[in-house]
Amino acid sequence: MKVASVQVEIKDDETKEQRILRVESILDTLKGYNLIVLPEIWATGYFSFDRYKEESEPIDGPFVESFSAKAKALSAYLFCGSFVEKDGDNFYNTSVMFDPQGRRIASYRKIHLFHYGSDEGKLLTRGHEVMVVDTDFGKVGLATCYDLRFPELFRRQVDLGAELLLVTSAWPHRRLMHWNLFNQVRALENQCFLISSNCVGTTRGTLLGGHSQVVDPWGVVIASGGEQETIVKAEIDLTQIKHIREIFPQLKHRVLTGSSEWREDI
Ligand SMILES: NC(=O)CCC(=O)C(=O)O
Repeated sequence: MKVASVQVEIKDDETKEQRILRVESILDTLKGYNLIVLPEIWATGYFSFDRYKEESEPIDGPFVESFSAKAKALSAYLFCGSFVEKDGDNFYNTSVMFDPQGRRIASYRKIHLFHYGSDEGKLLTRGHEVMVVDTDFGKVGLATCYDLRFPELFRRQVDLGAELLLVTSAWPHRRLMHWNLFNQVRALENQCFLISSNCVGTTRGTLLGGHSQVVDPWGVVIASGGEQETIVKAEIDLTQIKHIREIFPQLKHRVLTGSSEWREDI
């Protein structure tokens, strides 16, 4: 299975429309890929909080429509990253997954909004639904950036059958060490493949970290971007998940120490 993560550069002097056109032409080079992943709020720019409300769209708006058409044209699964979704009086950080026919098969509203040097928590409403979606190649868990810090979200996805974890992000360079660790650890502890897409560039004074990754279920980074706009490409074999879970059945050895069922005396 051929996968690609598009590491988009965010520039303050580029409009949403210009960036969408640019990314669409990058996607046009990815014919033959089975799954493509894009970053978090890349069209508006994650740190352009003043543009969030004016550039928000409903889930059936032009942003989502255009990537539905792109998934169909490429005949690929496309996780088109997130955008600012408007639903009534509320705004969400919503990511969307399309199948190769261009059907919207899942949308995920970021559960853990980011509050540190970010207006996200003030402007947006958090999501409440853990998202695992069925695809032709297995079940896929969807997550967004700061979610990476919360292992229980990913473990819940695994409990729901996820074997492949997709993470759309706008993670700053100053915490790159955390980013690299979390990418590897979330894949390793859950014995899943993980594909992340991060942004690069400097936006509103923040340098974004890049280093989008494809990590295998043994925690090995099999492909990674640097700090420039690029496409991280890899070929992955999902049968590796079953194999690793068989030879090293760590997920079967869980003891529910965090649950009310846990008792110290047994
Ligand atoms: N966009 C984000 O959620 C940023 C998260 C981040 O920078 C961090 O967790 O550190």
